Parts: sequence; structure tokens; C-alpha cells
Amino acid sequence: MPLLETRDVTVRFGGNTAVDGVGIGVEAGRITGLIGPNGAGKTTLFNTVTGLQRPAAGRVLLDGADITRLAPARRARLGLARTFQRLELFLSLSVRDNVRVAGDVLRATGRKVDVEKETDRVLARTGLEDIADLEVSAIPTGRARVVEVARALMTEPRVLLLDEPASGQTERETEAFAGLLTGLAAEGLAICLVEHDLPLVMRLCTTIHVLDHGRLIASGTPKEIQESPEVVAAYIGSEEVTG
Ligand SMILES: Nc1ncnc2c1ncn2[C@@H]1O[C@H](COP(=O)(O)OP(=O)(O)OP(=O)(O)O)[C@@H](O)[C@H]1O
Repeated sequence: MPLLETRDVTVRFGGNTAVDGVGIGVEAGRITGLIGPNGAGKTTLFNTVTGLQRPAAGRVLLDGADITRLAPARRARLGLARTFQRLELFLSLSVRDNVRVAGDVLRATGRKVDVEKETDRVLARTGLEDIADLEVSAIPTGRARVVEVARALMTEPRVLLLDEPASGQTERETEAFAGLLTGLAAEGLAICLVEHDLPLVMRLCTTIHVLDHGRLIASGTPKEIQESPEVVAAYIGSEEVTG
């Protein structure tokens, strides 16, 4: 059973159906891809899962429990964490402080945590120790993306939703990042990856869901997705599906 599931989720903005009856699953210990051309509805689906967007219809389930009506903070306490396509970091704070602030979510669960120790552990785990004391405004975008992941990890999530985390990363940064994600999944985390770097998605994901114009047009292994005529047709003129 998937740890996170959407069932028949529909989101409308006026007359525009941004997400149209979409059901996807995200499993623990796996990296699940969510891809699709620009405007396909990927971020809107993430927003629905995390509670920033209310669906017109459908349900979101976490570990079998219906969380569709819960506020975003409640969902975060239940183990949902995300990063944002447009980075949502405190630019004038240090890398360490950006990570540390997420300790509040952990404290809100009532768990006794040493936030300083946990911050150090997460900074080490994500390879950010060398820039921990720099202001976020002074670091390259590629590393800032990792800071967002580190901040999400501070909440000790069960599910991590990543919205275009590799965008702005150098090839070397992406390599390190791929290693980090693989390691996190191996530790049991459920990761859902929205990413336009399709070779990266094909390499990391066990299952990939493909959206086009709000509709789920395919779900399957990387091989199945690359061979799907619907997927190839959806990407013609926008990007190539390669692995
Ligand atoms: N707040 C909003 N108000 C109105 N329309 C919106 C809003 N957010 C998204 N949309 C529309 O919903 C559709 C899906 O957008 P969304 O950002 O979810 O796609 P996406 O797959 O994440 O795209 P991209 O890959 O470009 O980030 C688009 O047609 C977009 O214009």
C-alpha cells in the first residue's frame, strides 16, 4: 500500500481544470517521479497534497488516513514535507538558521528533541557543513536547493515532496544530490520527485506518474514510461523523453 495516495483529485481555477481526477501513489523507501510538460498540474497536485490548495473533488490519504481537510501545519506534523520550485528560504539568514527554524515543527509534535544537535546531524547528512555559516543570499542556487531539502528533513518527514530540486544545479551538484536522495529512500523515506531533468528521473525513480493537461496519462516503470506512445506524444514539441 502506498504511504501517500491521491484519489480522483480534481482542482479547478475558474474554468481551467488544472488537475483532473488524478490518483497517484508514493511508496515508502522509493523515489516516485511525477513528470509532465509545463502547466501539466504537478505543482498544483503538490499543493493539494500539502494543504495549500483545496481540491474541488477527491481525497488525499497518508498511511490510509484521510488528510484532505487538514491544515498544512497538521500535515507537516504527520510527516509531510516539501520543497518549493521557487525557493522559499530566508535569504538573510545563514544556512544553519534556515535549517534550524524547521525544528519548531518537530517540537510541535511534542517530541523531546535537541534542535541544535539535530541541525548539525541534518547539515552533515546533506553535505552542507562547509557553508553552514554563510547567508543563503551568498550561496549558489544549486546548494540553496539542498538547503530546502535539509530544512524539510529537520521535520523528520515520512514523505518528502521535491519540486524541481535539481534546477539550477551543476552536473556535479546533481550527482551528489542523486546520491543523497537514493540514500534517504534506502533509509525508508517516501520521496516524490517533480523534475524536468528527465534522465535524472529515469535513473532514480522506481515508478513514474505522468501528467498532461491535468490528466494522469501514464504510470509505470521508467522503461514503460519511455515506451508509452501517450507520453511520447505529450512531450513532442516540449522535451525529449530520454533515459
Ligand atoms: N493559483 C492559480 N490560479 C490560476 N491558475 C493556476 C494557479 N496555479 C496554477 N494554475 C494553472 O494550473 C495549471 C497547472 O499549473 P501547475 O503550476 O500546477 O503546472 P506544473 O506542471 O507544475 O507546471 P511547471 O512544470 O511549469 O511548473 C496551469 O494551467 C496553470 O496556469
